[in-house]
Amino acid sequence: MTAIEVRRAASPLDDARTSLGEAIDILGYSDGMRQMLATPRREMTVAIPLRRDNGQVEVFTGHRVQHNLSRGPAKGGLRYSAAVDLDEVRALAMWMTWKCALLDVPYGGAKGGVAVDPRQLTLDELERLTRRYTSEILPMIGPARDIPAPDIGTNEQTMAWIMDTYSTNVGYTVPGVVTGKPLSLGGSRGRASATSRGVTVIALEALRHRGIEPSSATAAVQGFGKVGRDAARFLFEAGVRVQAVSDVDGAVFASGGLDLDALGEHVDLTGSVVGFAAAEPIDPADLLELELGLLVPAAVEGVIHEGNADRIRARVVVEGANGPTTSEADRMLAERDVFVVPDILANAGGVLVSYFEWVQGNQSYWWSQREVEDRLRDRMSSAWHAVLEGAQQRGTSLRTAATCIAVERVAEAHRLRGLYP
Ligand SMILES: NC(=O)C1=CN([C@@H]2O[C@H](COP(=O)(O)OP(=O)(O)OC[C@H]3O[C@@H](n4cnc5c(N)ncnc54)[C@H](OP(=O)(O)O)[C@@H]3O)[C@@H](O)[C@H]2O)C=CC1
Ligand SMILES: O=C(O)CCC(=O)C(=O)O
Repeated sequence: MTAIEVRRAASPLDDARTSLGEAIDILGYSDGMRQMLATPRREMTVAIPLRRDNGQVEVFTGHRVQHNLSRGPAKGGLRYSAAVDLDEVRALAMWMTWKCALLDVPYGGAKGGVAVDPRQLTLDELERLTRRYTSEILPMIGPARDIPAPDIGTNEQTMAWIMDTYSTNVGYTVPGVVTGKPLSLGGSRGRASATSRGVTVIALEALRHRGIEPSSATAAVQGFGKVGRDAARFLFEAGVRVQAVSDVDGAVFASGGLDLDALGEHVDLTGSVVGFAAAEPIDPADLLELELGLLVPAAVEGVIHEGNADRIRARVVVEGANGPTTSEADRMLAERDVFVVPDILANAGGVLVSYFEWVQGNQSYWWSQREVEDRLRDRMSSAWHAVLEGAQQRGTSLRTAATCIAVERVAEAHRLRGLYP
């Protein structure tokens, strides 16, 4: 059993379509436009035969979905997780479309996934799997077509293998085919921590908006991976008392605040937050229900659902993960005045700096860490204010306001291009 309970009646794709439907009802678009925006443009499902180190062959299933291409090349991460399926990838691709449009980066939305638990493979096996997946989806990707990046279970090394496999096939080095690359291969300063920085910018805005000073706030972060770990650290640096964090194996709690440096060292040594001596172990499900200023779900979809939404006691929820709150839970939280900042705004710092990486690569001119972080902060803050204003003007949740802004931009691109009358 996974440590974090994911219980849901609907799928992430249902949730994604519900949010889109609510935005379209407000915008008053036709059924044709509704169908067009709900439907992925291109999908590819591939079989990935992998020779394991012991010589046996196992076949894995991978997907790449391009949800929308009206504003530019498709963009979105690649996920390695046993839970990956086509509908999940479709939902994640749709959210990428809205996220890119909301931040006004010139991309459409895409996502990829392989149904594999990367922890069960050796590094050599992961490399072979990645190269074969890349070869299979090669016709879909490219710096002007579709640009993968890291997501759950993938990292800079995965991007380097994709870049190399693509480049070997076309006959020259193409750094722009992926973002989230190692710095030495044309990655951007600040990309590795960009999603977490963006989450923190938005979390601090949201806390202040709700009248909570960060220096007196408490927080919990679910997920201690690429997003959760740095988000916890940046929140701590901003004065927030981070009381609890979790990973797939368990959760730890310290009422006076976790020593995140010591916890980081423990995780580097052991691979998990479990067993950290300077905190008490708690049930990961209880982390979500702590009385807090701020809850940051930064793991997987569907963790706040109709079965636990009425027990969430955080005043502000900032979605570091994609789709952590189901549509039903969203409604229940709104009724209880829990302030939810949606994924397409809260975690957009990652794709924003991916865009900066692509821009720097196109110019072969590199920005300093400071430049990247300043631009990230500016664009995240502007998006926050636009969404907040939209929500106030329309009298909607932040999620609906954010989706409306994004959908309007995508629909306008369709109209101007003449793809839709
Ligand atoms: N990386 C990025 O730039 C971006 C990521 N996101 C989203 O943020 C979320 C986290 O991504 P990221 O940090 O990159 O992924 P990582 O793989 O780096 O970390 C994921 C974390 O979540 C935990 N986790 C994974 N699966 C489960 C599960 N089934 N139940 C409970 N916990 C689980 C992992 O535990 P363990 O360490 O024990 O495996 C780990 O702590 C995802 O929703 C992703 O789509 C959004 C925008 C950008
Ligand atoms: O950096 C990117 O291109 C995509 C990041 C991502 O997958 C996401 O925002 O969910």
